[in-house]
Amino acid sequence: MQSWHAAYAIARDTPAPLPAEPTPTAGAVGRVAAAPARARSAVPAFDTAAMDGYAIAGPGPWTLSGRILAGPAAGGPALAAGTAVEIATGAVVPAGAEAVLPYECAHRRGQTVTGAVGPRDHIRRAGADVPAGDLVVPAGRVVTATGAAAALQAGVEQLWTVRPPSVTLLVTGDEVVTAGPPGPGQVRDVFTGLVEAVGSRAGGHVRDARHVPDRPDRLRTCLDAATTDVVVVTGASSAGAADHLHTVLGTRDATWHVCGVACRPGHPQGLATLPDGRWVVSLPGNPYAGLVAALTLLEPLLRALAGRPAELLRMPVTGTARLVPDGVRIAPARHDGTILPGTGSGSLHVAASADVLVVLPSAWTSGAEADVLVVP
Ligand SMILES: Nc1nc2c(c(=O)[nH]1)N[C@H]1C(S)=C(S)[C@@H](COP(=O)(O)OP(=O)(O)OC[C@H]3O[C@@H](n4cnc5c(N)ncnc54)[C@H](O)[C@@H]3O)O[C@H]1N2
Ligand code: MOO
Repeated sequence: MQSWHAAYAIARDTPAPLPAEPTPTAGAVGRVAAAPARARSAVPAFDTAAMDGYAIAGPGPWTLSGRILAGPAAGGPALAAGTAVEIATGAVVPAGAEAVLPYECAHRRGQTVTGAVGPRDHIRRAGADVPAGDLVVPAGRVVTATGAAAALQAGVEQLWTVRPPSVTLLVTGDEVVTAGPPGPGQVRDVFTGLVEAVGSRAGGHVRDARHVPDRPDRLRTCLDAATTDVVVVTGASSAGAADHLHTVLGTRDATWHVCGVACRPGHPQGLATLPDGRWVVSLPGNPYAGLVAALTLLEPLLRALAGRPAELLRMPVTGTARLVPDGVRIAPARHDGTILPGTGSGSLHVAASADVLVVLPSAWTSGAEADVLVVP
């Protein structure tokens, strides 16, 4: 039996990030960059007009000599002093142009343009925003949609990213139904959606989810067949006649890193590895206990495999809770740290109105700080 903080730290610190792989930049959103990426082209890549108007050279008035729209590779022949060319925002500015005179600041009569050039030349010079070779994606950061777009703008079409961990979810229990309302003696599965939500926010993805009857041979077959980085087993964690996970893992020479956690609820949770390196996370079947375990072991494990840092938040917590003498109480609370009363481990009802779960040590008193887990 580990302390809660030790269990969390083991799940966060034991796994190494999965190997890096080349990833099309647009598909890298949500992954962690495994290597820095530098601008392959400058931004802007060429001197470009920042306004619709006239590119001018030398002092006015200017004689108009044509029109340049965005798209063509070159801005036409070099502008001689005293000439102008009509130009669109985003078009390549011709050599010799000193400024773009916006339509609003220009007057045109026939082929003659007059007007006053202001303090700004309205030309975006090549490399003014990002010179070629500048760092555009630092290593170790989650690639955001904006970050990917900025990298594409700088000509970076491929990033090296940490491969996201894949998960197989095995929902055990003869009494559990995974679709539709339960019949007499049955319960509706709560874990599939929860594990998917925790998995995706940690940077992983559930590749396969299946229901497994309470038979050790079926659990062993499903465990052996799982080819994902992580296998999550719900239920079957405890001591009952239908709880086979520990026996099955014993037959597969699993190594337990966490086997029981000193917390209420959720004490039967565990984390093991199989000899081939796959991780197994055991979530207790009671729904609130299983949620606690998903945030204690599964989320930090997946974050570590995905290369994402996992930092526990802390905040002052107020209210009352039934503290645990030799462990922590994990209680639902609002975002301001107010504990919500009345949680049993069999229901998610109170957790559903909570924003966070607070981790209360045995010596906690109202107003003291506690670690915080975010409810998915
Ligand atoms: N003799 C002991 N009995 C129990 C202990 C113990 O230490 N000694 N621990 C209790 C605690 S605490 C928990 S938590 C549970 C853990 O049980 P299991 O992980 O073995 O899960 P089950 O027995 O299969 O189910 C428990 C409970 O949860 C319901 N359940 C299961 N799966 C789901 C699901 N996918 N969706 C919704 N509900 C589910 C199941 O119907 C049971 O009501 O063991 C205690 N017993
Ligand atoms: O994990 Mo059990 O409460 O602690 O239901």
